[in-house]
Amino acid sequence: MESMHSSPNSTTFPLPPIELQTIHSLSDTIPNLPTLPNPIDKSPYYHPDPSFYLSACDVILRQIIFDFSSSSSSSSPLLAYHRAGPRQFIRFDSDDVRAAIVTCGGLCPGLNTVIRELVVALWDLYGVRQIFGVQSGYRGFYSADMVELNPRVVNNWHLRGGTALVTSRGGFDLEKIVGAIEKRGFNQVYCIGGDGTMRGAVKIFNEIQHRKLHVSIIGIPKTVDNDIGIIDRSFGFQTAVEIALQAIHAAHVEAESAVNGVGLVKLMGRNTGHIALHATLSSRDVDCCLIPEIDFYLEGKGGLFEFLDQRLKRNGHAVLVVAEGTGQNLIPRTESQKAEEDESGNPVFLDVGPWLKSELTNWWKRDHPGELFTLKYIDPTYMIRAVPANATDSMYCTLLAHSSIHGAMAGYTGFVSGQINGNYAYIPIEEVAAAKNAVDVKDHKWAWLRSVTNQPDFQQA
Ligand SMILES: Nc1ncnc2c1ncn2[C@@H]1O[C@H](COP(=O)(O)OP(=O)(O)OP(=O)(O)O)[C@@H](O)[C@H]1O
Ligand SMILES: O=P(O)(O)OC[C@H]1O[C@](O)(CO)[C@@H](O)[C@@H]1O
Ligand SMILES: [Mg+2]
Repeated sequence: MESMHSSPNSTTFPLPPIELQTIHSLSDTIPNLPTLPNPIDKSPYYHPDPSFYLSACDVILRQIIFDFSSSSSSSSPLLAYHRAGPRQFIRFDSDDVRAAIVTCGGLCPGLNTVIRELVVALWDLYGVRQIFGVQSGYRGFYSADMVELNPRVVNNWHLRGGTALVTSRGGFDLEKIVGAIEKRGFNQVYCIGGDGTMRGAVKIFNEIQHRKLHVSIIGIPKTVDNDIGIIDRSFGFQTAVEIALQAIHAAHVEAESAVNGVGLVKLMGRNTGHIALHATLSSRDVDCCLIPEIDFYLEGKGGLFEFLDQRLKRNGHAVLVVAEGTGQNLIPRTESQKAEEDESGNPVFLDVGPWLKSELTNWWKRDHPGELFTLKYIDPTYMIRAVPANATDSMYCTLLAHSSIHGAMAGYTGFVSGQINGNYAYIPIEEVAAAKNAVDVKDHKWAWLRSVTNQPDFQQA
């Protein structure tokens, strides 16, 4: 075992102060909550000793990389979050728990796994018997029948993509939703969704607090785009990248097998280019990756056409990957298109794929008349998110579900379970709702991508 004593060559530095991001407890607003032993005490599988349980003093630091030479970094506090996991005492009697699970927003690999694991762990670990699925997203609280869930019902759900509870966008009516929660006697509400869902969950949480209801609101972050901040990544993201790679591979094969062949792949990513970035880095066959965080241009020095011209001369083929939210400022749009939004209020983007395909085709005809050119456009769209989770994401889904239940049973509310630096944490839900996660085009990963593709930086327009 490694010694905890300092080696003769080590140097000691003081840590900056640590600022704990406390989460809300039901006991903040509800007096006289019971304090009960955790039923895991009696689980034949766990045999917990006291060290098995986590306390409010167990924390995770968000920032784990330090520069001790910088005096400024030592003055700003380090953010810490409560570690997720079972607590020795819980604040709900299992017989009294009425749990509701809702999925909102777009699909993401692993949604059904999270639902399944919530049901199975509530049932098996905590003995909860009243578990309900809210159908069709937030609107389902007030406009659809609830479906009663138990381990038998959800048994095979992890094998299916999508959400067996059905999802939707829009339909967020706070009064009706909280009214339904109250009327149906739900006291644990698990909201699985992306940034929009988390913003909705904050409003539900605030209203529940305002009404002093004995209800825990728990967020489980889901986003195929990986656009939620603070957490390491969302479940389903790696699965989506894996499927995206298949499209890139096909584009590469097509491009390589044609004279002046170009493979163009459009990947999901409304405001962020994480899927495109990760798929490009994994593939190594991509010549240029275009993401919403970078404004690119077509014509002139340092532009896409010039770059592609060079690549085709050198290699005879090229592969381009473009994230769907890219280049929205370049694509001509009508007045009515400018105002288009989906039911949740997200802007509806113009389709960058066909636009880029047409621009490339016209450029070639104009600049290389009579020369052969083959452009194959692949848009896997929903294929990358309508699949079950891969092995890594599947385990992640289980740990998120378990973390969420442990937190709820311990009486925490208004929190999100998420992975921070490889560990599981409880994060205040309002913080997650406000945090974004854009690709940092100044960091090492983007530099790495540029060193792999050698693409232009598009800075000279
Ligand atoms: N600011 C908000 N306040 C209340 N509810 C919101 C808000 N933004 C979004 N919602 C609701 O949250 C739900 C999901 O939102 P949205 O469609 O934006 O998807 P999402 O959760 O962001 O997931 P994704 O973007 O990954 O598909 C919808 O029912 C929407 O009405
Ligand atoms: O499911 P919809 O409404 O077609 O929306 C598609 C959007 O959902 C996402 O998959 C996740 O937000 C985005 O990548 C994509 O822009
Ligand atoms: Mg969203």
